[in-house]
Amino acid sequence: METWFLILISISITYLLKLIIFNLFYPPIKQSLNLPPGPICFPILGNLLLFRKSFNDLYPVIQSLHAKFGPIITFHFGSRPAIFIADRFLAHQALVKDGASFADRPLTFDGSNQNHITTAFYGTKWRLLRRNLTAEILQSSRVKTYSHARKWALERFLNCLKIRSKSGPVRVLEHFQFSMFSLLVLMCFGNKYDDDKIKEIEDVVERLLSNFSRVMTHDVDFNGYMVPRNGIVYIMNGAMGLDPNVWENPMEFKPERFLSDEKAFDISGNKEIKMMPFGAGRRICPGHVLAMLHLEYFVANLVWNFEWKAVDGEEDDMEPKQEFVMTMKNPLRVNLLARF
Ligand code: HEM
Repeated sequence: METWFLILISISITYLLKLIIFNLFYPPIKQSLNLPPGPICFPILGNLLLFRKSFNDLYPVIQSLHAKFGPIITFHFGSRPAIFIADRFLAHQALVKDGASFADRPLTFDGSNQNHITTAFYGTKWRLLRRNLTAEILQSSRVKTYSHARKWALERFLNCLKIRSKSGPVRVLEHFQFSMFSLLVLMCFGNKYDDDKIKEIEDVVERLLSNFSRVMTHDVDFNGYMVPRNGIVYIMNGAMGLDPNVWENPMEFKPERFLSDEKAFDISGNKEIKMMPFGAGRRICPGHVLAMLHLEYFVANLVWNFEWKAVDGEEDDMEPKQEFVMTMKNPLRVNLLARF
């Protein structure tokens, strides 16, 4: 038999098996349900053409659908509805008030959910992993003992910026994210890993973090609609911080807005959501306190160690891009001059 024919048959069988297994876990949902509004769904195919796009490509499409249909919309991936929520009150209702219904994660493609806290189903294993992380690794007295790791990660970060800054303008934020992962790896595994191993683990962490969607374990009446069992729910983190009733000119780069009223702003979103860089509710980022500490420490050192100059002709561009958190589509580049 021709090789190409065998390859074709193998691909088709793999695809069919995947479809059968997927449908066993997530049986098709009845179209007659009162789902949130959205574009017309073609039976079976759903919005499959869009499904082939990455989440980044989909983001502007979803934004325009929100403008047309409102803050909660349905989008069909095959026979399965995905619900997108882009309103801070609805996000609070889902993640905090009705937190238990919206706390599960979808099955990953390789089925390895239970091995990682980020992807674990909402249940005993997740609780255990989460308790271990918060009570062991992130416990405040333990965190103090990581000061050597913080120093190491900072030095690594500053050295990297010093080298990069010699050959032109630098995108500081991208390096910051990298240094955050190094710190995390170091806290978990100590200094025994070399740079290559750290990079490998960082890549895995990054891939894991890119899946923060939720899956419904049962039907929920939500804001006059039905969010069905097995539906996937995406909370549009970036959209949360853009309410002009909370933030004056939300698209303007105005860091001083965080100086006033600092105490009234609760980043955990427990009482209300004004922005949610760390998520909210039961699956809120368990590292958010450490991350905030780390951020302050790093930013202070960036200001201390470098003289910053804007690149001639380049301006702040606040156009967003959805990654595992919302980032700038065109990150600001700066010329850095090392002081020491
Ligand atoms: C600036 C730094 C960070 C940002 C912006 C960030 C953001 C987030 C976000 C948005 C989520 C999803 C929450 C949700 O599903 O609602 C998350 C989850 C998570 N983060 Fe972070 N994070 C940061 C740093 C860290 C650090 C330092 C750690 C560990 C020490 C960490 C560990 C985790 C874990 C384990 C989860 C999954 C929690 C779960 O599913 O139960 N993150 N993070």
